[in-house]
Amino acid sequence: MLGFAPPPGLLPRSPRSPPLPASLPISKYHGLGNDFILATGADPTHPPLTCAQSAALCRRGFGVGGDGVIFLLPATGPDYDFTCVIHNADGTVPEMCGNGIRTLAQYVVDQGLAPEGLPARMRFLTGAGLIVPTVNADRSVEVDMGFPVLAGKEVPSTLEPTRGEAVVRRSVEVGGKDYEMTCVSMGNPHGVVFFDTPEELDAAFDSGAASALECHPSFPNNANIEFVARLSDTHLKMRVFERGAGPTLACGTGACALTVAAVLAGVIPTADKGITVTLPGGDLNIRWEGEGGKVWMTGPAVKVMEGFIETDDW
Ligand SMILES: N[C@@H](CCC[C@H](N)C(=O)O)C(=O)O
Repeated sequence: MLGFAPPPGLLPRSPRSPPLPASLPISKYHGLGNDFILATGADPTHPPLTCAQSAALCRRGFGVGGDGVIFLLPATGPDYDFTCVIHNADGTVPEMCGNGIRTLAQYVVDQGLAPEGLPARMRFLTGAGLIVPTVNADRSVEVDMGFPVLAGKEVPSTLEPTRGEAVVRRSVEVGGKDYEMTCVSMGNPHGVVFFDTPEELDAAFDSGAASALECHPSFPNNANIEFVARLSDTHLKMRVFERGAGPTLACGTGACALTVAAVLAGVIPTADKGITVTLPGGDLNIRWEGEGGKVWMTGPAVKVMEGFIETDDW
């Protein structure tokens, strides 16, 4: 069922897993239109829905609809407050989800699971390791996204490195056209292509090139693909074709990866004071401390509804 390996310890449900609950409370949240079904589970290694159930729930028109399902599970050790498991809309298991982490942090606050008062900081164990969001008093969520991975083979990508171990502007061909690919991992793999103008970006994206690149052989685990245009030294515009979800209105890890890629590729001089990334669903603020440093993301997380599903129906 999985198109790529799940993070260690996070396995699809096996016949010996605990039985599914008959009725499961769920909530729906979005981060700039990147929408998720959120649920709490009691077992840190087995979420309360299978990958196939998540895919059915995400299916628009037939299910609740969403770009993914995110589970808040108990921590497995003293270094974490919670474990976070993500299912993509197609039922695959990604390592990380930036917008999803913001919504999950807001969910923790809304469920009364954080200490009283804001700001509320929490430590999530994800498939990409430790991720630390803080829900601020103004309801924005700032996330310590950790260190980007620049070595191409760790993204992973089979493209030949162009600068040290990094793949920066390496040409990749799809549909008879060449695209200059810069590869960055934020725990999950991203391929970033820069265009001279927003119009060129839109034309290339609408041609289906981003969708073709998502499953290009140079990405053994597939990749999230971001097409980007520079609006100024502190402002980039992007569109994204997400692995396992298709074109979405926003991608938090994508906004982080493309900011790092933009500095590496010389599209902007620095992002150490923070830049604005305009996604189809709105704006994120992304700051990269520079080579060897961390990435920080700030943006909104909005609750849409809560309810119950009868798990037998899914
Ligand atoms: N929307 C996300 C990314 C979700 C995971 C992605 N589809 C993958 O498979 O890596 C984000 O906001 O980061």
